[in-house]
Amino acid sequence: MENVTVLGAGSWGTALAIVLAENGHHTLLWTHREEQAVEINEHHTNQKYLPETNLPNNLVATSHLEKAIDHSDVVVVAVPTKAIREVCEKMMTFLNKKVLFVHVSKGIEPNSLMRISEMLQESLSADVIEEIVVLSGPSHAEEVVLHHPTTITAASKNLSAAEKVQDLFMNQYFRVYTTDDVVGVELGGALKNVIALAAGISDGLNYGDNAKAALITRGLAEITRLGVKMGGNPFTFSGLTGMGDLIVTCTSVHSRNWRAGNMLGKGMKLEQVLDQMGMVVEGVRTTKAAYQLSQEYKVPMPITTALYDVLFNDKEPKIAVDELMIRTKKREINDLQ
Ligand SMILES: NC(=O)C1=CN([C@@H]2O[C@H](COP(=O)(O)OP(=O)(O)OC[C@H]3O[C@@H](n4cnc5c(N)ncnc54)[C@H](O)[C@@H]3O)[C@@H](O)[C@H]2O)C=CC1
Ligand SMILES: O=C(CO)COP(=O)(O)O
Repeated sequence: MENVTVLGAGSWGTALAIVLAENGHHTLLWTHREEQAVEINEHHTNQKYLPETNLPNNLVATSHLEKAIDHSDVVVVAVPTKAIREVCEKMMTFLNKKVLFVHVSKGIEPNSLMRISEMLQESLSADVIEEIVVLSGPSHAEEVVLHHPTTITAASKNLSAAEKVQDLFMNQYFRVYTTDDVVGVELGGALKNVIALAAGISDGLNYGDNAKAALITRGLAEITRLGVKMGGNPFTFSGLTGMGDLIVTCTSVHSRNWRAGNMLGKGMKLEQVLDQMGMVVEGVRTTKAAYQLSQEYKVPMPITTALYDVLFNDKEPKIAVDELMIRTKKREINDLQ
């Protein structure tokens, strides 16, 4: 059994720490909030993020980052994209060993247009990175903690590092595949949140199942178009981390992105929605990044562009949908190339 550290005690960090602890690993969960560490250690609960769940007794939490990192050479980074650099900067003040970093965040940084593994590489020095592995796929924390069957993919340029992560996490209810397509996996995981916001808006407008199927399918077309241009393997986008995650995020009531979109579709303003969520809605910042990427790579991304206008240019959702429907005529499949 291994020592493993998880950074970030939100819903996903906590759910993954539970999987690791249930697999028998000595798991230490870091939170930046002392009172949350006390709650986890004394009551074995995480009321804010997973209110119905009893955490295993062998799962220990700390708010001391240096102690958390000392504990292990495998560190799972499970904080939202916008906190990644801050956490890395803190780690760099004391890190003096090589670590296998597993990241599970789904975002792209606006303006720098970096994927998470690129942000990690930039903010951590090369001599502390043993390897970077991305763990991504259709996996809502709320279902993982119920032991509902879940499949996910570990991606790394170094397949043996991905296999190590596969071995750490895999169990009866949590099945882990491997791939070396880091670019495709990271882009699929981040960009599906954009489409899930749009699907939520469509449901908020009561546009029904035809519209949602259209968003999922045409959303996948534009994700794939950009992803392939950026170097992802086209097949990755129809796999677990592409189509799989797109389906779950566009259709599940657990999805924060879908729920936020739903409120927007019902007429709420973005600031109100984000205040009410109290959890990270990665798709909002990623929409900005995806819009910038579509311009940089000259790849048409009509759904992303429409959502960008809704979120950042105050366009009425209904008008954005109307405009998507009356775009110039296209051929379906040629459009993918
Ligand atoms: N919730 C889920 O089911 C899944 C989430 N993800 C991804 O995992 C990442 C984390 O998401 P969740 O756990 O759901 O978010 P969350 O909103 O439930 O929790 C975020 C956690 O990060 C902490 N945090 C925020 N800013 C911080 C900072 N500056 N320094 C340290 N800690 C900070 C918060 O206190 C909180 O504990 C996101 O990128 C999300 O897309 C991926 C798969 C499933
Ligand atoms: O990535 C996820 C499921 O695979 C979680 O999606 P949400 O952040 O929309 O809840």
